[in-house]
Amino acid sequence: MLSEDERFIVGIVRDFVDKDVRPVVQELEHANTYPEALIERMKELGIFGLAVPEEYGGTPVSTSCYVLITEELARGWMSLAGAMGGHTVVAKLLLHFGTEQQKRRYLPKMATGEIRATMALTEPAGGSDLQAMRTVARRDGDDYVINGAKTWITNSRRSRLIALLCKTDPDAEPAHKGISILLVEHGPGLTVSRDLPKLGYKGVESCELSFDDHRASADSLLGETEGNGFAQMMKGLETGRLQVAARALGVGRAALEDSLAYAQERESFGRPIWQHQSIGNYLADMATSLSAARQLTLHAAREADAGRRVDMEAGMAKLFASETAMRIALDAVRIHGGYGYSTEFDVERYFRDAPLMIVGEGTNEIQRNVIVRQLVKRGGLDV
Ligand SMILES: CC(C)(COP(=O)(O)OP(=O)(O)OC[C@H]1O[C@@H](n2cnc3c(N)ncnc32)[C@H](O)[C@@H]1OP(=O)(O)O)[C@@H](O)C(=O)NCCC(=O)NCCSC(=O)C1=CCCCC1
Repeated sequence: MLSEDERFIVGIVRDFVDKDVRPVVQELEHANTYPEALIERMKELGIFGLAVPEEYGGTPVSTSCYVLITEELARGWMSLAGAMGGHTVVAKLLLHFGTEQQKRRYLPKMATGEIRATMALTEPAGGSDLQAMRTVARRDGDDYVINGAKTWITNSRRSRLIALLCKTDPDAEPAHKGISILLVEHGPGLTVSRDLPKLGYKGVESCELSFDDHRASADSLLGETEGNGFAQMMKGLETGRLQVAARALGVGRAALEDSLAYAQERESFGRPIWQHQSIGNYLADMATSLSAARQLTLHAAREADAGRRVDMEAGMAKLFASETAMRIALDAVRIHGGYGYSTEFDVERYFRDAPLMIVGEGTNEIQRNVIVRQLVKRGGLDV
């Protein structure tokens, strides 16, 4: 249940999307332009401070509200929601696991967006099996010396802060006990080595990072103790996966709204096409599955707000919402016919953006692994 204030904030973001985002999205998308002006406006709206407590200068909202704000942004342009997702995860990591000094150093400037943050997990040789990562940070006096490579890092150049998952003890058994998060900043030995060409998720950069003897001070370790980074990041990914579920809701809703409007104005065989049962059925199924996806996502968000571990719930939400968005985007193309395949319409963008949510923030195959493990551990579904 959202508070009055939270409903107000969601309404403001909806207005921002309708007035400022939708009119320019096609141009930015097809020129693959970083949405600098829109990001500035998002800073003014407090969107980079949604996970930062007031004492650090933020405008904190519940996870349910965060999900609905993300949905609104993604309804306008999925890339915009992507540009703030990792930042929020890093804010939560700092909040839950950071030292007071780390919180004071980063959170106030993250709240305003002056410091943007991203996380770096995936490596060129693999992303699903995180324990097999190869990036290593070795202690050398008061520093860590980092070597390795990361890929698919959102906002690589624009983020001053990178929450880097790496091995501080490569020989640890089990391997996750040797994994830590370092709070890394740009400097000698850290290169943004390549921009990845992508099907969708345009405008926002996704890059490879190369670490060649990059030095980070010992106090860049998140928290006090090495070896906790894997579990910390898994906790952070609960928020990340909810955010991706919400992005899928936004893309799905945009596809449904466009289809509903088009099906009422487009006529064939002497009547609006929604009155043909085949098209009407598509619309009914789109709305039904989208509503189910939203309920699943909000349920997971409420559980997170209650302080519970939600890797299963967030996994279910991300799995179901992303598959739903993919299907809705395809059905929107069918409803729009040739126009759905044209770059002059938004529908083809939804169809290119939806697959990101299937593979990003842990593939849906990985979500199923997480879900079944928790099912066994918890003895089934809580009813
Ligand atoms: C789920 C997973 C496959 C992990 O399984 P394993 O069997 O290796 O690890 P396992 O034995 O499950 O666990 C180890 C310890 O960790 C604790 N823990 C786990 N979850 C949690 C949790 N939720 N909370 C607290 N502790 C947790 C676990 O208890 C265990 O500790 P213990 O031994 O008991 O002391 C994990 O690796 C994963 O998830 N991969 C996908 C990465 C992935 O999602 N990237 C995405 C990066 S983003 C990205 O790529 C893109 C984003 C957008 C653009 C495109 C790309």
